[in-house]
Amino acid sequence: MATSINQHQSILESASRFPLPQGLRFSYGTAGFRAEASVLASTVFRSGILAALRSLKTGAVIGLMITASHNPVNDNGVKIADPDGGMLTQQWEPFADALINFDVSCMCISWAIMLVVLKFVEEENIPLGGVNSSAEILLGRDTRPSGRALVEAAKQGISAVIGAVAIDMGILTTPQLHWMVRRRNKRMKASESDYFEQLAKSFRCLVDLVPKEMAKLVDAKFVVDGANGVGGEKLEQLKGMLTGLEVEVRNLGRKGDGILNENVGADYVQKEKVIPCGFGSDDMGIRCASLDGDADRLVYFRLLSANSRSVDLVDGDKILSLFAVFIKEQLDSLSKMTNDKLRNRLSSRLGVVQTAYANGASTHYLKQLGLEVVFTPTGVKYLHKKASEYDIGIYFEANGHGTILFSEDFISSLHDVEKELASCPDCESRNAALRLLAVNQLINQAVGDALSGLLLAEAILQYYGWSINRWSELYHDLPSKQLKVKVADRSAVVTANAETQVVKPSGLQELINAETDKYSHGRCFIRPSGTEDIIRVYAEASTQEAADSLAQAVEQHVKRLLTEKSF
Ligand SMILES: CC(=O)N[C@H]1[C@@H](OP(=O)(O)O)O[C@H](CO)[C@@H](O)[C@@H]1O
Ligand SMILES: [Mg+2]
Repeated sequence: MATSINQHQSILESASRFPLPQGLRFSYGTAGFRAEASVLASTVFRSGILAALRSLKTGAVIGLMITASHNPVNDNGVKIADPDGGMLTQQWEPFADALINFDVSCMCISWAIMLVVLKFVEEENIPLGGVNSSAEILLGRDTRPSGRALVEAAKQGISAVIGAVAIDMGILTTPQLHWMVRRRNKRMKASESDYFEQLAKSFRCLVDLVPKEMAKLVDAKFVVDGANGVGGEKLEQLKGMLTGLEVEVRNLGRKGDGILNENVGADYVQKEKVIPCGFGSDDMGIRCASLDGDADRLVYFRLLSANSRSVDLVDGDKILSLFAVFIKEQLDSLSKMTNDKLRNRLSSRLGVVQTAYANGASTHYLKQLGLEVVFTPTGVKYLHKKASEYDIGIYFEANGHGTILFSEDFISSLHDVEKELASCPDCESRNAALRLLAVNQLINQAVGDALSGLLLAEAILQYYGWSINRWSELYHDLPSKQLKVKVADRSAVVTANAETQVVKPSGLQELINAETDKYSHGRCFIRPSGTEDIIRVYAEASTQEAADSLAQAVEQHVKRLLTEKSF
């Protein structure tokens, strides 16, 4: 083993400064470690070590983001971005859990953490302590007040690994950090202004390809709820660079505004189906959107009536449907090219990825369009991986997290085709190629990104000349209900088949089936949350009353079985 005595001492000394809070266990979960911020210093410190090891192992830049997304402001969290800008490889999650949970409350146990690290370093053949080993980690944080101290803890974890360097990028949206990591590893310009420029330029390109008579049909006024978080401020910066879009941003999180995620933001609007704070009857008829606390989720909405807070929600499923319709139309234009050689070069597989939370009506709609729809468990890490198996993979969670992935082969063929068609400036196939190339530039290839998603949705609405009402009419959601059940141990529930079937506790799935069979168009599943200490219940049926009552009936079974401890 190449690790030096200095390296041992460095980790030992700093590890002892970050004792693990007694009696707590952390799990990498759906999207990294999350908890009440005051108990996270040790977790973030050790995540710094983890990120440095990952950078040593891959020889590439790694990202470390301090955020708890849509969770309350007092929570925080940490997640790691891999060299391609995606989530940390799932193969490293067991090591992450082992490292973060190892108790080092006294110095002799500090040695134990060294052993965890050293064993893993040996298994993974990581050049720790090597003469030429160097590691680079980009750090970002959202606007949570606890973020500043946690970034310091991460820096100490990183610098405990000899040769590792932390670069603090300050306050960023989560997708900005993922984008920067990806670009750095491709040796491309990766600053925040590069990010804004790329978004503004590709948006401009899409808008320039919109027939003018269509763009005129779309109401210019558009209001965005920034969740009192980082996304609103970043959109304020970006909007000055945009042409062809008039956007007003509310809930920026400035002094006098409300609290991060409190009755605002994409998660609130999607789950409660009501307008966020800062919106009211004056917004009747206006196209509105909501970002979540770290701006990796986006939902649209419109007020249903001037005297109620209820909204017509345009969720991730409908954003996905808008993107899918548009992409399919561009591919159809390209498939009409008369040149066989060019057409064959572009043969492409388009896939759509959803989770069990996707509204059944959206899946039905997408399948009717002739699209291939597949399902994965909840969590972007699963959806992203699946989508990357296609030439064009579109994925979205119902909550508004999603993006479009293009394979490098497809993009390179598209460039060739576009060049060949250059002599035909007005032909529809060339415009389709240009549009797809612009979408590839605009939409974040690393992770779902509310800002780039919002610009793409706006460009497509202009292209079709659609109002939000017209968009919402693509299909009608089946009524649904989501409930959270507090339980002592969420790990008591184990699921299979993309989380649609309960395996443990035994007998629970049969009870869910029996309840579901009572309702027309009934569908119901439960799963343990990966971000909160709860079991989630999802139910769908042909009326809202039926969906509510199915969810409540299943909630009762979950409560009874999980408190009986009979499994
Ligand atoms: C029903 C729901 O919205 N679940 C969310 C939520 O995960 P849970 O594991 O359900 O807590 O947070 C994840 C991270 O943001 C997101 O990927 C996921 O879709
Ligand atoms: Mg988020």
